[in-house]
Amino acid sequence: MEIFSIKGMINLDEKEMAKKQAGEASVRFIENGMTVGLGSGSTVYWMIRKLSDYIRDGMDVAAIPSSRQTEAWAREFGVPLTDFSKTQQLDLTIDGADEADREWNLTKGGGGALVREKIIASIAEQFVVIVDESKLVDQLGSFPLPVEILPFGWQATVERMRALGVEPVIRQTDGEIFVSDNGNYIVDCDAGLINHPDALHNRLKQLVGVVETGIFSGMTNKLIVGYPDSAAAFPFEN
Ligand SMILES: O=C(CO)[C@H](O)[C@H](O)COP(=O)(O)O
Repeated sequence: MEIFSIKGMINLDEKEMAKKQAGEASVRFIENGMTVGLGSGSTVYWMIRKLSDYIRDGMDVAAIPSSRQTEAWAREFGVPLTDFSKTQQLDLTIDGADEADREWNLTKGGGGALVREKIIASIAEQFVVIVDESKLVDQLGSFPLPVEILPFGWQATVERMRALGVEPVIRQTDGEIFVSDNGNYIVDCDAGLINHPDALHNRLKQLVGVVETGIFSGMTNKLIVGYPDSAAAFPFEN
């Protein structure tokens, strides 16, 4: 049953309430004057909405969005944008995830924005990850790993991925191959439970045609977990 409506803002289901809690809780880490990376996805949506309240109250920030959708939300809610010609470093990036393991390694890319998300995470002094509690796992791998690949020769790239032992499926929407904001394709890989996220990332990344994988390993500085009526930030602060 579809009971979540971003436009209508009514009848949020429990998962969406947890996303809202996590997204909104993350905004307290944004300080006046910061440059901020804006991730992508529905949890980030709530962060952007909350950030717009702070901006209306006089907070001065400049943000780089990681997707066209995020850029559209930032414009809609009046979050000032900047770009890489003006800054190549960010104070903070806030983003969602599809899975987060006990060591805060992530699977990302469910929305197809993993390359830009990894760029803005990698240049941020602090990478804050916002997830509802359903995203917490012991080991990555239940969510198929998104990998962005070049369209040229994609069938060959997919076969070489398969030879590495993953089960790759080209992402499609309404029967058409999904195209990322970068003009590339996404392959969703069933790799079983992932024992060594770094090693899997390295093996996939060395294939010609692979642009980036959705494994974000060792990047997370803070993890904010949302529950329907609260959020907890880790590491705990006094
Ligand atoms: O990696 C992402 C998009 O590429 C998102 O951060 C991830 O899919 C989580 O999305 P949501 O907050 O909607 O659950």
